[in-house]
Amino acid sequence: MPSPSDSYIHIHHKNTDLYSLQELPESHTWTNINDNTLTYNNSEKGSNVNVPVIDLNDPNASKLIGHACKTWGVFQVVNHGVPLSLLDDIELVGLTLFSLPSQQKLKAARSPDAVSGYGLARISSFFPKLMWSEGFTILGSPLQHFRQLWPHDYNKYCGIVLQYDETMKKLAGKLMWVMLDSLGITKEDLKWAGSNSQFNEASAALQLNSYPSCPDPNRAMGLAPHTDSTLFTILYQNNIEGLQVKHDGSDGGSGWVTVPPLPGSLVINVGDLLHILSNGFYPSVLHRALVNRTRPRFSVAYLYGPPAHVEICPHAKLVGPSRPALYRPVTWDEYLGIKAKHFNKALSYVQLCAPSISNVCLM
Ligand SMILES: C=C1C[C@]23C[C@@]1(O)CC[C@H]2[C@@]12CCC[C@@](C)(C(=O)O1)[C@H]2[C@@H]3C(=O)O
Ligand SMILES: O=C(O)CCC(=O)C(=O)O
Ligand SMILES: [Fe+2]
Repeated sequence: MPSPSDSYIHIHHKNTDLYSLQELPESHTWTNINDNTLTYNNSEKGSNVNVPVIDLNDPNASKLIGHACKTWGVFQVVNHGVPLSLLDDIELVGLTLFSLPSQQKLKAARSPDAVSGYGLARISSFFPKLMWSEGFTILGSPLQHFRQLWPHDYNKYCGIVLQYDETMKKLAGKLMWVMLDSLGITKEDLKWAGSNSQFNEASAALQLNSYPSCPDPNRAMGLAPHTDSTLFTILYQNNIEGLQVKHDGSDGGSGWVTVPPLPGSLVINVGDLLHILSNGFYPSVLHRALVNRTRPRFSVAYLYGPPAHVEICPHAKLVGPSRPALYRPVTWDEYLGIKAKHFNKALSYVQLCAPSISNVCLM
């Protein structure tokens, strides 16, 4: 996997062993978590409050995906072709990793200037309270860190990560074309997909997330609200609820909607770079993860982006007199730097014009 560099401010590892705490410490106590949750379902006033589930083999997949990206910024896919055994395998890597003793995990701690390794959510520096989770980021080969974690078994776990990465890369390339097709962009319109149009040079990172069961889940936050800086993210979640997306309902209301874990499905969420490429037609989705009292939760995010040298900008086909380019060109690397500094305001730092008042430039 090629590597976008990253300059997220490093939080010193506080080494709080979340697995052993009987009470929620003040340092992890959040307020107002359950405000603003959209709880009504299909039979009630909001008729469309379920995240779309799309069969990738459906002949209408492109249209359905386009509609989901526009109205939700997120959807789940089934019939994606990823073997369930591989999802089990990557979950096993995560569970084995996170159940190691703290001292062992800290041997593979993410160092201040690095992207890869074990640690707290890197967005922690933007919040006054800590999150009820731990993570492990893999950029490039996991070999060095896995050797530190498992001096005898590292080969087995490296093999699974490699296979997961290869499989996700293929699926991501396929999804990328379906999404582009839904925007009216063809293979001739996009040079950086490479000579065989397979996005061979695309960049990606893998993020393993662990959310231990929590003594006071209504006042704890697994992963705070954020958008991903990716083109899109492919997320596998185990069968425990926790992921929520912010959604504007058709009745004008807006709130958090749970993305229910469906066996074997994968969640695809639009990231900031697709938001830019689509000139705002496919908005990146704000999402967060909650925790619960009894069941540990686990997820793996495949964070997919363009090759390092490629500047992403609104595609010419989506720009016109009535809709000028809303964002300036930016590489993933540069955008990660902006995100590291400005977090959820990053998009507005590359914005050229206000979306609704099309001719008035802001910056
Ligand atoms: C490529 C990357 C995207 C990411 C920052 C990173 O360098 C590696 C981890 C990614 C992740 C995963 C959890 C949420 C997120 C916002 C974060 O803090 O780290 C994303 C970053 C991102 O998409 O901006
Ligand atoms: O655990 C989840 O459901 C969300 C994880 C996530 O948003 C991420 O890794 O970027
Ligand atoms: Fe995310």
